Amino acid sequence: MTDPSDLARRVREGELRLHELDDHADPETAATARRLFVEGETDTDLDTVGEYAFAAETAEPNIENMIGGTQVPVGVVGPVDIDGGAVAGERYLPLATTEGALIASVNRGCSAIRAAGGATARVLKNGMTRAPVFTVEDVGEAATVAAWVRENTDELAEAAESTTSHGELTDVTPYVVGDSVFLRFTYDTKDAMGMNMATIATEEACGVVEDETPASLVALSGNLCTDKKPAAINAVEGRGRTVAADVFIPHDLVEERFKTTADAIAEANTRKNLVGSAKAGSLGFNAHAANTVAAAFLALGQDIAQVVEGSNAITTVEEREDGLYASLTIASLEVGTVGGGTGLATQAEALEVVGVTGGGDPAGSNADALAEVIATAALAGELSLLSALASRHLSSAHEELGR
Ligand SMILES: CC(C)(COP(=O)([O-])OP(=O)([O-])OC[C@H]1O[C@@H](n2cnc3c(N)ncnc32)[C@H](O)[C@@H]1OP(=O)([O-])[O-])[C@@H](O)C(=O)NCCC(=O)NCCSC(=O)C[C@@](C)(O)CC(=O)[O-]
Ligand SMILES: NC(=O)C1=CN([C@@H]2O[C@H](COP(=O)(O)OP(=O)(O)OC[C@H]3O[C@@H](n4cnc5c(N)ncnc54)[C@H](OP(=O)(O)O)[C@@H]3O)[C@@H](O)[C@H]2O)C=CC1
Repeated sequence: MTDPSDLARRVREGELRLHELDDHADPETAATARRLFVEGETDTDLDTVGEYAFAAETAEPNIENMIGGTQVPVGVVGPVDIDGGAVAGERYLPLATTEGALIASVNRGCSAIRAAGGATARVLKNGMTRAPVFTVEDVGEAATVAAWVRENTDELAEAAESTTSHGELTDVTPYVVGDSVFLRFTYDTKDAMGMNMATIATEEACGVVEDETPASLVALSGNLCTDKKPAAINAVEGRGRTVAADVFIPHDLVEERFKTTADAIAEANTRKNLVGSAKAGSLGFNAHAANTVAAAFLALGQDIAQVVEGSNAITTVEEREDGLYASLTIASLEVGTVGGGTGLATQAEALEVVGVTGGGDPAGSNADALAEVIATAALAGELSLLSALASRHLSSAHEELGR
């Protein structure tokens, strides 16, 4: 077996580069050698980073220059009853976080939803986007390209879909800014989050655009997609799954579980999530949807950077005659149950807990179900935090559980 200390020495002496170690050893040995090298260079001890439970070779599609694993504590919330389009019945949801009080809060919301008879959830729209930018001579030529694209979507779909057995091109919308033409391609990526799939498919379609029009590709992603940046287009048009969850909770249950009233929760929501967010120019009219989305993404092998889009959510709360109605609509929740980090051991186990392992039948139904479960848990978190604010329990909760 190759000696990791010897490999680390060869890197130190400039004979090998860190990323070349995979060509000289199996992935686990290469990771050990890198760790030894980094420990020597930075005078640190990486023993804990080296204690990871997944097989190093399974992480090969997910990481370069691997030195080990980071561990984040995982908790669980639920069960929560969901009457969904793709999910029916009780589900548990593993959440990974370092924020004390978060799991307790989401769990409290789940327990209230369960006691109230469950939540309703639906995926309302589904489409992963990639928007390349092309250069043209002037706005006249830009209009010609845009018109050609509108009339030849079928030809673009044929090219795009030649690269995937699952993805379907559902729309191409042109946007013109002077001599730049952006084409926002939208795909049904089924159970995959779909960013690799959409990117590869779009590159193929761009070849057709360049062959058939005067447009010249500048960048395969022109930021009108929009991936991993705050953007109104995602909040309005959606990206990934647009998913909503709602619940009705009778007054006695609101008071028992949340120690406040429907009226006080509704007022906190209006003044904080609606008026406060409007004044702040926020895209997210919610309290902390990103908390549940991030913790679920971490536990379930999703792309963490897409929490940016997952925070595009609006919470509504109203007092009705017999109780409280609340809803959460997330415009752009980008989730998958195949690909990305879903195959890593701990993430795959967590997906099993939710009951959404691998491809669904029909394809896409597992990712729909995952979106509905996350939206319901995020609604639970909204209700619990709004209640804590309304009952002035937020800082005491974090004193007790978060420090
Ligand atoms: C902490 C609670 C839940 C106590 O709330 P409580 O009502 O005193 O709790 P309880 O002991 O009566 O238990 C009620 C239920 O809560 C759950 N629960 C209770 N404790 C636990 C626990 N240890 N582990 C797991 N679950 C727990 C559990 O479901 C339990 O029901 P049961 O199962 O017993 O029938 C409440 O005060 C609370 O939710 N506070 C809000 C905390 C919160 O939401 N923090 C989120 C992060 S804030 C942030 O990051 C964003 C922010 C605030 O900056 C965004 C913004 O600007 O708004
Ligand atoms: N390339 C980029 O610009 C970006 C990439 N990423 C990364 O992309 C990765 C996610 O991309 P993604 O395309 O989801 O995943 P993968 O690249 O891992 O590809 C998933 C593949 O799984 C196959 N597949 C099998 N069963 C199914 C099913 N039921 N439904 C859908 N597909 C199925 C599909 O193959 P087939 O297509 O042959 O049918 C699909 O392309 C993440 O690691 C993320 O971090 C994130 C942002 C940007």
